Amino acid sequence: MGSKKSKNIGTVVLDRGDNTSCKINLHGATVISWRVNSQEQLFVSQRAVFDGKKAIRGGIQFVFPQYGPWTVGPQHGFARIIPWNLEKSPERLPNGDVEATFFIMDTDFTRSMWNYQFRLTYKLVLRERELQFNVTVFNPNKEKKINFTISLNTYLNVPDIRRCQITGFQGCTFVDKTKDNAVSQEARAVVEIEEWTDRVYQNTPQEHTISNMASGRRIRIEKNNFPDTGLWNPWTDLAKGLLDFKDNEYSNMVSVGSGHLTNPVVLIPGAKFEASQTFELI
Ligand SMILES: O=P(O)(O)OC[C@H]1O[C@@H](O)[C@H](O)[C@@H](O)[C@@H]1O
Repeated sequence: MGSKKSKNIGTVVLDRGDNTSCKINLHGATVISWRVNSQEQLFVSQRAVFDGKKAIRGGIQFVFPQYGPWTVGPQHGFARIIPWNLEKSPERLPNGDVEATFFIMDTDFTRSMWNYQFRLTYKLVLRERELQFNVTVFNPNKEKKINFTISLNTYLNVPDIRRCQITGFQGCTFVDKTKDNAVSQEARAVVEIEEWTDRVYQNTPQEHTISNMASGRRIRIEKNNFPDTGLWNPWTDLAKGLLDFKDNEYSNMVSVGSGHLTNPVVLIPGAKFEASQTFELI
């Protein structure tokens, strides 16, 4: 714990055996590693900063209660930059899968930006070739509604971004942040990334696949109650401006985010929001 260079508040490991594991940094409950038979599926920048303050550049970031720029707080909200708690330590289930649960509640820091009570629970289940994420947001306020956007921003580890093919966007409208938020409709059944890409696809189907992950495998993403999908790669010029990202790393990652990115979720007092996503290596 802790060193001159970094303030590491701790990590939690889910180990399924056969070199299949998942590591969560309690800073932001950021999933910083998912290995299947020794093969790393997530990208974390070699320049990522682990100072307990900045969002970790890579892995799976928990974005809440704001996706994107925020007038009253940091971009992508505060959940990815605060310490999370372990609700349930990693436990091996009878079928060999391993699960653990994390949570955060409002603090003086969160209320200084967003003056609401909340409870956010994040359960991860590691299977043989799958990683499942279960998200619950509870509104404990007596009178106030809460509104939020939410995303699991995932940096996937790919050997060559130019060879990735991503399905599940055809016919969807998208907001193109590289073109002053112009709204268009995706015509392609298979999307390839060949330039700076920053899009929010709306009302995407439950399933996406991404080809040419490490060792040529594909990943299948299945999501429930996460209607939108973000797609981001900074490409060459923007990468140069990111201090916690190496210039050439853009070619080894694609960021995909399942969530409620456009229309906020509205929760009345006492209500709960539940959503989930599963990554499967195929
Ligand atoms: O540097 P950050 O705050 O982690 O954001 C990285 C990117 O995250 C993506 O989700 C956004 O769509 C991009 O606009 C943004 O540049």
